Amino acid sequence: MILELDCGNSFIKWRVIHAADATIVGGGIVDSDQALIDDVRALASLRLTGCRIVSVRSEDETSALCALIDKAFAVLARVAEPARAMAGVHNGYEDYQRLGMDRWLAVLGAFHLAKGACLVIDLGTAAKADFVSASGEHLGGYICPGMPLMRSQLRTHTRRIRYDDASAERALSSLSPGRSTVEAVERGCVLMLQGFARTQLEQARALWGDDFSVFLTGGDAPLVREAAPQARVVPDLVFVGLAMACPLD
Ligand SMILES: Nc1ncnc2c1ncn2[C@@H]1O[C@H](COP(=O)(O)OP(=O)(O)OP(=O)(O)O)[C@@H](O)[C@H]1O
Ligand SMILES: CC(C)(CO)[C@@H](O)C(=O)NCCC(=O)O
Ligand SMILES: [K+]
Repeated sequence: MILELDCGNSFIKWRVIHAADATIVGGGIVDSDQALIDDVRALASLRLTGCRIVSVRSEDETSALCALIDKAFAVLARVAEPARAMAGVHNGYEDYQRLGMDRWLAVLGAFHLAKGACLVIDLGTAAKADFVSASGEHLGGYICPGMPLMRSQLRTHTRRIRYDDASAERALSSLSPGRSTVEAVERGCVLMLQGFARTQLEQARALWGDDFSVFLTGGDAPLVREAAPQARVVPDLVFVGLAMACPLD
């Protein structure tokens, strides 16, 4: 069994797969290293033979997590490293090492699945879009605040925007103009996210006509589903790329 980790800025997504056929044994989302160890340990019949990690955290944080995993499960974690080119995709950044590894792996996964031009939209703490041409040229992309950042900026920098998580969730039952603070903010931020997605689609259409695939991933992907009806929602897109960048055995 292989432990796979996607360490984002706010959460760690994890799953355990069988090494032989990649079937999923278990998985989840946690907000701390210790919660990760506890949840993985709780899996019945756990027998880890390897671990691979993609991280956008600092090197120190990532090494600390690897050490914790070694201690808890006695497996050496393999950390995905930047590359100028891989699996038919050429990194489009001037300095390829600066491209976020979550973006790079999502791009590798998307190009592998699309076998052609593709647009990747990843909606997490940050909202990201990346473009890959049919010949595998990564053209670059965009980074914006995602839903959690937009929300917290409004809460932090205004005095009268205050509401709890439960009312935030209720507010998203519709997107019509808000009649309370929570509705106005939550719906407004969702429309920003949808506007982001629509603009990326326009951009892709300008580049490639109708000849491209769209991939939607990240925790907030469901919020823009209607803005990108043609998109394939692939929650584990980063893991698809991680397996390509860090083959084990
Ligand atoms: N089960 C869940 N646990 C945590 N967040 C979730 C869950 N389902 C949806 N979300 C939403 O997903 C968003 C976080 O997305 P994601 O987990 O992709 O972020 P991240 O990987 O930490 O961020 P980034 O990829 O930008 O570094 C939050 O806005 C949160 O509300
Ligand atoms: C943009 C984030 C924070 C999204 O997780 C990550 O991909 C990252 O840290 N990227 C480095 C900066 C860049 O991609 O240009
Ligand atoms: K991520």
